[in-house]
Amino acid sequence: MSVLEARALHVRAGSWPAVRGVDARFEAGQLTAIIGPNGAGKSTLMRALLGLELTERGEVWLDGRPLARTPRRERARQLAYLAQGEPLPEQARVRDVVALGRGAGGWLWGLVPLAADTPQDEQAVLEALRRTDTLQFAEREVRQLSGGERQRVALARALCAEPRLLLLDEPTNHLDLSYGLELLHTLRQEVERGLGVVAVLHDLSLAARADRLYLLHHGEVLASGPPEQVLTPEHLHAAYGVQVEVLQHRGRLVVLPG
Ligand SMILES: Nc1ncnc2c1ncn2[C@@H]1O[C@H](COP(=O)(O)OP(=O)(O)OP(=O)(O)O)[C@@H](O)[C@H]1O
Repeated sequence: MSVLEARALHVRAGSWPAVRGVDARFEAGQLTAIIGPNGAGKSTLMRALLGLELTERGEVWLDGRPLARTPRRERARQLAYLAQGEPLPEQARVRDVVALGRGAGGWLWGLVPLAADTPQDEQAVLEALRRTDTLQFAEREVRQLSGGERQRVALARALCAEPRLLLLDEPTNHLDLSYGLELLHTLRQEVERGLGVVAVLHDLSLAARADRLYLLHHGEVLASGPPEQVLTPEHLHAAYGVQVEVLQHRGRLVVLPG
């Protein structure tokens, strides 16, 4: 059974039909990328999957029941979300920011815990810092970090909640090539530990590293499946309106504008 599922989902953004009849399934232990041109409906779909958009028709299902009938606490236990360009508190210590991932609702002014951390909380924070390679600056303030380091801290905060599925909207935006690859590498490691990851990605060569792709165009799924079935010159021309070449290089797909 899929962790999260969209069934014939229609969502309006204002009066615009941004998502039109999308069927999609997201599994634990898989890295799924949502791709498509600007305005294709990727972010709207992602927010709808999290229950943050009103659906016009169709439904989102979480762990075998409609999301609309799933208590918020249960949604928060299963799903974590890293929005596009989400700011972190500048003057807070990295360790405290990551710990926020554990304490939804249990923090005074968002920074001072109302209840003492349990040993499991401490352990989860430490693990998240380790796995995102942020332990080295745990005691620093966020304002002292680079963009790529901040992104890793934001990821640590999300992992700290120990979700089953992590949804990320353009996590590699503003990251240079090496940070982008590094982030994908960290996400892949989490997937190998059983986490489900769903990421909106613009970089098609990074998306080619996912297990499964959904290519959106005008709010509809134009193609879905493993990268080699989705990243074809025909699909990419239909979605982006440009001619591309798709090559295999050392076992990886590379997309080249023609
Ligand atoms: N509040 C709104 N009112 C009207 N139209 C909207 C609103 N929000 C989004 N849209 C439109 O809905 C469509 C889908 O937007 P969405 O942000 O989901 O696309 P996207 O694929 O994530 O785009 P991008 O890659 O540029 O971030 C776009 O055409 C956008 O202009």
